[in-house]
Amino acid sequence: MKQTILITGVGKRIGYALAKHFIAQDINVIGTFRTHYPSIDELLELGADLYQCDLCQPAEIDDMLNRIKAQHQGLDCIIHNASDWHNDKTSADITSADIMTRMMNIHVSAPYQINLALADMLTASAGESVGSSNIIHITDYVAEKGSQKHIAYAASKAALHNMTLSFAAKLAPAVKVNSIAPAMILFNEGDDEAYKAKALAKAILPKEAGNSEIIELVDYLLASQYVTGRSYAVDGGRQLK
Ligand SMILES: NC(=O)C1=CN([C@@H]2O[C@H](COP(=O)(O)OP(=O)(O)OC[C@H]3O[C@@H](n4cnc5c(N)ncnc54)[C@H](OP(=O)(O)O)[C@@H]3O)[C@@H](O)[C@H]2O)C=CC1
Ligand SMILES: Nc1nc2c(c(=O)[nH]1)N=C([C@H](O)[C@@H](O)CO)CN2
Repeated sequence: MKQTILITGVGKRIGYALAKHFIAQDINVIGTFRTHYPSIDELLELGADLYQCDLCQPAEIDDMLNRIKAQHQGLDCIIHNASDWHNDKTSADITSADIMTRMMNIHVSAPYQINLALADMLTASAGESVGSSNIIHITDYVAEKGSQKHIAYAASKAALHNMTLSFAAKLAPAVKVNSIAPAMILFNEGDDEAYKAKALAKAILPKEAGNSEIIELVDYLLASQYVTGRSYAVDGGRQLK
């Protein structure tokens, strides 16, 4: 039976690259998106089953989950990629409490709600085989290090990794649960040369790593039958700087 993978945040960058990668491997891709970019129409054309959902709204998540369970018999992997890299700057429109709530909603509450709702599907798909289903939480290097300008974001990513530990114990042996903790994977539009130089200098391998570093690590984790409850750093050796 064809494998089925659910990826959150497939509209752009890493999530979009992951969706394209698995579609090319003839794997059924279920994706969530918030903004309807042209990439969404492309993924639909390629056969992806996509759901528009604001992952900060539990009722929208519930509705999406009910539709996924009605539409799909099997589920082999969930990749929690969707994320909001919000700094701690407050304004008239957003308080510090709003920022923390938003970070915890997208990076902790949504993965928690989705994992609990779909755990039985992951376990059923694994059958008797050990570790053949997977959950991957994409965290961040700052989950272990903290961040002076993204305190709420870093705290929420640390909480996401803590859920890796809990869900790994809860869902073994059918389901492996691991974190991927990236650092400098992709710059953003508008990042100027000064910012780029400063960001690259934070690692002993000064590189913008690119999507392939994440994709190849995801493939490794899916193929493994023995790694679970761990975090895999993709950070150019930042901890040694
Ligand atoms: N890029 C990098 O260098 C690094 C990335 N990471 C992590 O890797 C993952 C992918 O990174 P990257 O591709 O750069 O992420 P982006 O910030 O470029 O994209 C995140 C995706 O999540 C979606 N999203 C954000 N908020 C919500 C929401 N409330 N509801 C639904 N969808 C939402 C966005 O949708 P929309 O377009 O509508 O906003 C977007 O598709 C993230 O978890 C990130 O934290 C970690 C360290 C470094
Ligand atoms: N959701 C996102 N999270 C993060 C992003 C991003 O673009 N979207 N970017 C980074 C930076 O690359 C940072 O790692 C540079 O040091 C972190 N998280």
